[in-house]
Amino acid sequence: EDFNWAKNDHGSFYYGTFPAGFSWGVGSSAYQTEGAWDRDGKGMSIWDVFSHRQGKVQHNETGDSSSRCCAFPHGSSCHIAAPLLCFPFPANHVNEKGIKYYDDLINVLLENKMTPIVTLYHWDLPQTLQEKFGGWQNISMIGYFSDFAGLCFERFGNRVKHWITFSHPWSVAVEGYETGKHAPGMQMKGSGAYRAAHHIIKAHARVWHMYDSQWRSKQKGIVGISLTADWGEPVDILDQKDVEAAERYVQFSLGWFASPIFNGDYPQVMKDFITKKSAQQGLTTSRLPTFSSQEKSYIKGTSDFLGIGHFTTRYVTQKNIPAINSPSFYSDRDLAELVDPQWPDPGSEWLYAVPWGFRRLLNFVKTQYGNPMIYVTENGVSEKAMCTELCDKWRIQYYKEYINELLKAIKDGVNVRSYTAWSLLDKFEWEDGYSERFGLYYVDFRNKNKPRYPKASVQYYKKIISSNGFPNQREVDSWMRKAMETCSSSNQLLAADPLASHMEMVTEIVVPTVCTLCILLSAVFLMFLLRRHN
Ligand SMILES: CCCCCCCCCCCCC/C=C/[C@@H](O)[C@@H](N)CO[C@@H]1O[C@H](CO)[C@H](O)[C@H](O)[C@H]1O
Repeated sequence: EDFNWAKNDHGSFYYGTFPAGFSWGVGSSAYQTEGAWDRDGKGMSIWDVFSHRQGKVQHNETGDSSSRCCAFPHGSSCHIAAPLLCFPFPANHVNEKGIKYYDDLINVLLENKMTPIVTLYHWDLPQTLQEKFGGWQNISMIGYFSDFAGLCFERFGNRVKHWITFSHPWSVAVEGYETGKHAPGMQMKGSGAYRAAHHIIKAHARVWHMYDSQWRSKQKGIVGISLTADWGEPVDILDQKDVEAAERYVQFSLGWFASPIFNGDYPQVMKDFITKKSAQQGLTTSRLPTFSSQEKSYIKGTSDFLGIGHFTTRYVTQKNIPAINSPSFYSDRDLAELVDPQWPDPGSEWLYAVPWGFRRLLNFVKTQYGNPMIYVTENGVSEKAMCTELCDKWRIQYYKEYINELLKAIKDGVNVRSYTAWSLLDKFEWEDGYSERFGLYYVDFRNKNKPRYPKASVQYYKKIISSNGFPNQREVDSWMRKAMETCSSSNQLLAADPLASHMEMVTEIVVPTVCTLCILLSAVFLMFLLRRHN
């Protein structure tokens, strides 16, 4: 039975548990957490170069040191850094130190009874491929990406059975090649994003086919793609124009990638709108590239599961945006985004907590793409860096309500198999640097050892996992109380951290300096005594 939008009661909490065998995890990505940007033979990525340019990231922060110093910064869902593994250009050279790093990581996860879900591309393209070919603007990326994927399947595929080709390709395309807010910082408005996405979709399909024909029978794994999307809710549900605008909002993000992969072509509404807007500019062909019929059938059906990342929702209304002289991805959509001022917005300026949007998005996936197997790959909330509060009640609220909407979606019949909280640790947040914290663990970036402190939300999340959901109100209420009790002792540890850093300086710098001085003075004094004696 189809989800009834009109009957969706936003308010009520659903007590119940997830299906047996449902998987729970935590995630993080390579560039955001690993650091060590110039160690262990790692090559430069587009994010290394971009973040070192003045004015690209808040406070000119970089991912240089991040968290890789003391223990693996990854959870069960980890994202591999291509520039650490190989140098695709000019000759395919494999960096064995990089291979060992991920070998060890995968082994640690397995030893701790965690199933690694490995993403091949979370935005850190080798810089050489950007410089030489223009990165994802160039069709040659398909071959380079599939060589890289082949290397990963060959070296790690005996242990990794869940592969994600791309994480959030919308962001790669739009923020990398349209607005230029992300690496490589290109502003090719109205065409760059569409071209990048076209090559990414083809690269995904190529890798899926390679796995299917060369590795699947031996390794018995599965390959999917992870798409991050907001839900778009019509401002006026009774206004057909708003309803269509809201659907366009979702089609121009999720549908752009999901529709070719599950249905065999770009969403009709994207084709119609971009063709219309291109004609208004006087172009004879659409700025949206087209797939040939062979390509359509090659791409269709190339995801064994669909990864869904989701953080927030927008209200959407129809708005004509004439853009004859300045075409852009945004003006192609003819819509305006709004938010409800009542929605909580704890951290990132784009992230409002709207749990019911999650259930709607998941039901949209079910009806549009034939109810595919879904892995929720990213869901979480940030706080501003200045808050060093480990008793993060608002994050608990966010997780509790979003996971509850996920449970409701499963009751609606959506085929969701796993949930990954985003993210394990506080980390580098792209153009926002370290100013926003998404972690279940607080990281003290001031300290060179990057110590981690559990937030209350991690205690709460553990309870959800161990109960496989929300068994009953009395028990669930007790989790919040317990989480808030334990976080106050972690808060005290964190408060003592400046002292720890100070002590570290005393032991590492002051003590050796004083000792050296003492030895020197003793030597001088001894010489003086000897001379007097003679
Ligand atoms: C009327 C609207 C009012 C809002 C005004 C805010 C305007 C800000 C501009 C928004 C730009 C788009 C931002 C999009 C963000 C997300 O799609 C994206 N960050 C999700 O990607 C994942 O994010 C995680 C947390 O940031 C994580 O870092 C991960 O690596 C990303 O994959």
